[in-house]
Amino acid sequence: MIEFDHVRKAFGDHVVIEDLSLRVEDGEFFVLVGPSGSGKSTLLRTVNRLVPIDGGRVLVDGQDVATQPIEALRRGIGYAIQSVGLFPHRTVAENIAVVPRLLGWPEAEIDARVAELIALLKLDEPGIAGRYPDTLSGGQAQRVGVARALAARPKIVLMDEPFGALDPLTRESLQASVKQIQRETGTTMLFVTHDMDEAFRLGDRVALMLDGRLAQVGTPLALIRSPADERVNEFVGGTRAYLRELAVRRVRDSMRRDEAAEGDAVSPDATLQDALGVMLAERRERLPVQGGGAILLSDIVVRPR
Ligand SMILES: Nc1ncnc2c1ncn2[C@@H]1O[C@H](COP(=O)(O)OP(=O)(O)OP(=O)(O)O)[C@@H](O)[C@H]1O
Repeated sequence: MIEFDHVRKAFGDHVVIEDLSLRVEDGEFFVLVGPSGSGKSTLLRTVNRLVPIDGGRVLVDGQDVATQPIEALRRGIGYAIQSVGLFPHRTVAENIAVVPRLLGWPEAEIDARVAELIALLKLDEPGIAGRYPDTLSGGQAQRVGVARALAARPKIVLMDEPFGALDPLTRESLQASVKQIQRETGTTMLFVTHDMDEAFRLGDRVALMLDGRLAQVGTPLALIRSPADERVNEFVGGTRAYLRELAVRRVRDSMRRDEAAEGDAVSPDATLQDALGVMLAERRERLPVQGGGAILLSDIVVRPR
């Protein structure tokens, strides 16, 4: 659990975070989203004490981070950033192994963990473990950065715009990998992005940050359907909100179990946006769902209330 308790941070006269309180629960995928300069990165960096605070407390598992030895604190928290920051003179395997090695894991265990992460993050190009960072594509380097953050199985992982520089397809694939790993391991994730679609795709809960304050905290659907005020509504998308809603709702919640359809079946876990995409591409108004039932165009485009 990560708890921000009346946190305040200023750089000189510039107050960047003002009296902010928030609790991120164990095992939660929590996304901080907001425009550039709203204070998201600053807030994230107070957790591993890259940014010291001026008031309030930050607690990890009930312990004030200010009272913990800084090295131990940082080794216990995974951290991945957009510019990756891989060590250029170390191989992919050595980069991934940095924290387990600092923690004194036995070599055999480190090797097994590196191999596991290379597979988990789909870094399966032959020989990639022995290559150096400057031979990797941007997407591969970012995957190594994520693998390094996860290597020692930290209970808490911080990610600061980790996919910001990637093309849309690579980005989506990495989002899916990270979401799946987070779910399977029950890691507590605090993730910063300025991309609302990314926030809604990944977050169990999302906090919209504006000018150093939390404008609204809630599930993606709560922000979309019940924006707290006009500014939140504007950021959530106004008329685009409905499209965003399709991207967070699942086939299983809108399908008809007693209907059938012809053709290739969609997964019940697919989003309504995915299903709509297939319908438009294949000019069909109903699709079968894996395991039985069907999803109908009319149930997607009529907004349920
Ligand atoms: N070390 C620093 N010294 C002075 N001002 C800083 C420092 N770090 C951040 N700031 C200022 O604090 C404000 C918030 O920055 P922060 O990086 O937290 O925003 P952000 O929401 O993460 O934005 P972005 O998405 O652009 O990174 C900005 O006005 C920034 O200029």
